[in-house]
Amino acid sequence: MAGEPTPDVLALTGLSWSVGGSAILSGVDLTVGEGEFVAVIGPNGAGKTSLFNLISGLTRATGIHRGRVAVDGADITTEAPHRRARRGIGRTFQSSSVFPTMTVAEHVALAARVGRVKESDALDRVRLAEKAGALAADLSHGDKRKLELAMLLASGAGRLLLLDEPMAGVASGDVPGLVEVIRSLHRDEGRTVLMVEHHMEVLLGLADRVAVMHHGSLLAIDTPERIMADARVQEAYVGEAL
Ligand SMILES: Nc1ncnc2c1ncn2[C@@H]1O[C@H](COP(=O)(O)OP(=O)(O)OP(=O)(O)O)[C@@H](O)[C@H]1O
Repeated sequence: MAGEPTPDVLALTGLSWSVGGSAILSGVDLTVGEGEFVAVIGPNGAGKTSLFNLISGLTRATGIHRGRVAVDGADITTEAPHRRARRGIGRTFQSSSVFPTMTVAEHVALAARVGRVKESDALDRVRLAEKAGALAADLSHGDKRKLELAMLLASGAGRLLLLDEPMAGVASGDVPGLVEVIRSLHRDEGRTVLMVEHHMEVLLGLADRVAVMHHGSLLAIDTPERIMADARVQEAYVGEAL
C-alpha cells in the first residue's frame, strides 16, 4: 500500500514583497518536489534574486511581506536564515564570496565545523580535491563556484540548493565542468535544486522545469522545451536573448 504522500520540499504560496510602496514580488505560487531541478529565468529586474532572498530569509527586516514559505510542510516564513540553513537550505550568490588568503581546504574545514560532512568528501564531490592546498585567490572563477558548493555540502546545508547564476563570470571553458558538478549533486545525490540561469542551452538536459519570472510574478512554469516555445515568454523577453 502506498504511504503518505511526502510534502513538497519547498512550497511558496501567494508570496509577495513590496518596498517603499513598490511591489517587487506579487503572489508567487510555486512548489518544488524532492529531488526536482527547477530553473528560474526572467528578464533583468524580474525578481529572481528577491525570490531567493525571501526563501533564504535575507529580507525579513525589509519591506512588507505577504504569503507563505514552507519547507517539508513546515511554515518557515518568519524563521531566521540560520534556522533555514539547518533545515538544509543552502544558498549561493551572484558574486563569489571566498576569502582570498585562505586555502581551499581551510574554507571547507571552516564550513565543516557546523556540518558533519568529511571535508575531503565535500571536495571530491565538487571535483576540487587536487586543489585543496591552493589559495582561493588563485582559483579560476569556476573553481571558486565549486568551492562555494563544497562549503555548502560541508556545512550540511545543501539538501535544497538555491544557486543564483552560478555560471555568471565563469570562463566558457569552465562551464561544462561546473554544469557536471551541479548535475551530479542533483542526479547522483538526489539534491533538490532551484537555479537562476540565463542560458537556456545550459538548462536543457539539466532542469526538470523552468519557472519564468516577469515583473515580480510567475509568468509560466513548464518543461524547458515548452517554455522555449511559449509565446508569452518570448514576449516577456523582447529586446533580450532567451
Ligand atoms: N532591498 C531592496 N529595496 C528596494 N528595491 C529592491 C530591493 N531588492 C531588489 N529591489 C528591486 O526589485 C527588483 C527586482 O530585483 P531582483 O534583483 O530580484 O531582480 P532579478 O530578476 O534578480 O534581476 P537580475 O537578473 O538583474 O539579477 C529590481 O527593480 C530591484 O531594484
